[in-house]
Parts: sequence; structure tokens; C-alpha cells
Amino acid sequence: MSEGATVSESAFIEVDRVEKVFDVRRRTGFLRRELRRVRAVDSISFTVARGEMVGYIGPNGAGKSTTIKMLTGILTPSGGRLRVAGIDPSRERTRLAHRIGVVFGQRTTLWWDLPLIDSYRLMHRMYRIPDGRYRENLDRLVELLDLSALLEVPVRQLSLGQRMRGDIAAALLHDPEVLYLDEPTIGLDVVSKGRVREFLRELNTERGTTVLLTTHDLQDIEQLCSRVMVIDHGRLVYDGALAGLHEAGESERTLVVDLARELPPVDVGEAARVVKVDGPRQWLAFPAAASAAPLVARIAAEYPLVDLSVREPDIEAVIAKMLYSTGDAPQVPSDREASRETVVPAPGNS
Ligand SMILES: Nc1ncnc2c1ncn2[C@@H]1O[C@H](COP(=O)(O)OP(=O)(O)OP(=O)(O)O)[C@@H](O)[C@H]1O
Repeated sequence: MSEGATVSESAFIEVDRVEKVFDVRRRTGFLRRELRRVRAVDSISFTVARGEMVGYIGPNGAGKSTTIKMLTGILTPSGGRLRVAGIDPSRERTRLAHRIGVVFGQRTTLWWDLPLIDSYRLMHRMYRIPDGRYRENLDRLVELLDLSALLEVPVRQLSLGQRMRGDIAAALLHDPEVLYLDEPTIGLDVVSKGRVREFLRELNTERGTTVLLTTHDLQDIEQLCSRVMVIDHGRLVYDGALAGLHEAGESERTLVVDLARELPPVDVGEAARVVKVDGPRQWLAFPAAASAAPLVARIAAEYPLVDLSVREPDIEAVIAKMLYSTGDAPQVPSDREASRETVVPAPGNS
């Protein structure tokens, strides 16, 4: 029987009441130490279907990396149940490594001093990828990620965008069914971001790769994920469509318009409100869940419009608005921060 036969397609990644608690020792006096228990992930449950592309977002320190580390088997959960492609990550980390790929935007998995191609050759051996499959995958990835001119260049000489494309190829050489991406577009320029996103979209459509994406860039989510999960202070606080997140946070996008000359604030009724005017340039806030098209059409018809751009709200702002707009007392960060850390008697304290 194949391994896949026992794996649920609708729960290809399965996280059931998973917890991760870290014990951190802190100095509180000359000879005194205090043991603090930090609940980094606090009873999180979700499932991801095979082939889904899901955004996993939240503010700094929310517990995203800890979750990803548990899903790769690097960290063992303190409680709950985890399965990825039917495998318990922490118990069978090596077996799982053949089925998953991981890309960390802030760190490279490539060998710094070696030419890019040498890292791929090493991975070929480490993952015991059959020769034919390695060649085929390498050719395809080199073409799609435009790496041919970079293969002989040492990794340390690559630009951030080139290195990121090199890292994505490295994570996919062994045909993983699940790809974890931690900030894959961080620090990239607009063109490089676009290329990485386009590649990921194609990968997901053509190969059906399941993708879990952590990012602080809302456009990554908007352009790639139909579903987004929000974690805050170790808890899952939202799981649904991005539009729903905007509604929950009542977030706003900004339409920046350049008019032919300085004019009083434009009047488009309820559709938007002018928040700033600077000479012929005006800034209009409108609901992020609404389309900008009718608003632009109306301004173009009624005003001498020269140029325009739309600015997205950043994720931190959307989440902050969502959390505070619920009015749910336990969701106030300061309350939860306190409940997240507990002091426990440390053995050996004098
Ligand atoms: N090895 C560790 N030991 C002790 N505490 C840790 C450890 N790793 C993470 N933490 C704590 O767990 C919490 C969650 O951290 P985590 O790195 O998962 O957050 P994150 O959502 O990935 O944040 P960021 O967006 O900044 O990367 C934080 O309070 C962090 O300080």
C-alpha cells in the first residue's frame, strides 16, 4: 500500500490543539534565577488540504516560526497532535524531509562559498534524488527561475533576489509535496517579488504543491492565497478569506490621485474620504474589501485625473485593527502577554 493511501487529502497538514512551551531562565538578582514558561503556541488547531496555498500571518513574536519549526520536525510540540502527509514530524523527521521543502527568507540553505550549482549537486546526493529526476527538475527550475547565468557564481556574490530564487530552487529539487515559505519576498525589489510570486503560483497550479506562506507583505497573500490564518500571542485568531480579514479589521486602502491642478478635496460621497491634500495630490481612504475600479472611474469622469496609485494596508495594521475591533477582553495583547508567561519555581534557586 502506498503511503499516500492513508493520508487524508483534505487534512494533508493536520494540527490539533498543538502547544509549544519554552522554559526560559532569567537572572533576577546576583544569585537568583527565575524560570519563566513562555507559551509560544497555545492550543492551535487547523487543517490544510493537499494543493492549498495558505497564508500564515501575525505580528512579531506571534508564534509563526515556532509553528513552522514544529511542522518540519525541528521542534517537538509540548502537547497536541501534528501530522504532515500522514507523518509525525518530530518522530520521523528524516522521512518527512523527503516530502517537504523549506525556504527561510532571512537565512540561506545554500553553501555560502560554493557556486550555486555545487549546492544543488550536494542536495542531489543528500536527498538521494534519482539522476534523471534531478536533471529534469534542475533544468525546469533553472529555466523558470532564470538561474542559468548564476549557476557558476558563488552564493555570497548573489544579490538578495538572486539568492532567494536560488534557495527556492534548492527547496524544490526533490519534488516536495509541501513547501513552507518563511518571508520569501523580504527585502526584494518589486520586479523580483513579482517573479517569485509568479513562480509560486505556477508551482501550485501545475504541480499541486501545498504551500504554507509566512509573510509581512499583504500583497504576497493577496496575490497567492485564497485563505489566510492569523496567529497572535500563540493563538489562532482568524482562519478564512483575506476579504473577511479586511472586513473584520475594517481596514482601508489608500488611493493616491494626482490631479491636473490644486483643487479642493474631491467629493465621491460614501465611497471614500480624503485624508490628506498636498498641492495637486490627494489621498483617499476606502474600504480594503471594496474594489478600487468604480472609485477610479468616478474620479476620472468628474476630475482632471493625471495619475494614480493604490496603497495597501500593511499586515500589522490590519491585524491590530481586527484584534482591537473585536472588543474581546482576552484578546487585548497586554492581558494575553501576562497569561502567556508564567513564573515557575526554578530548581537550584538560592
Ligand atoms: N527557543 C526559544 N526559547 C525561548 N523562547 C522562544 C524560543 N523560540 C521562540 N520563543 C518565543 O516564542 C514566542 C514566539 O516566537 P516565534 O519566533 O514563533 O514568533 P514569530 O511569529 O515567528 O515572530 P517573527 O515574525 O518576529 O519572526 C516569542 O515570544 C519568542 O520569544
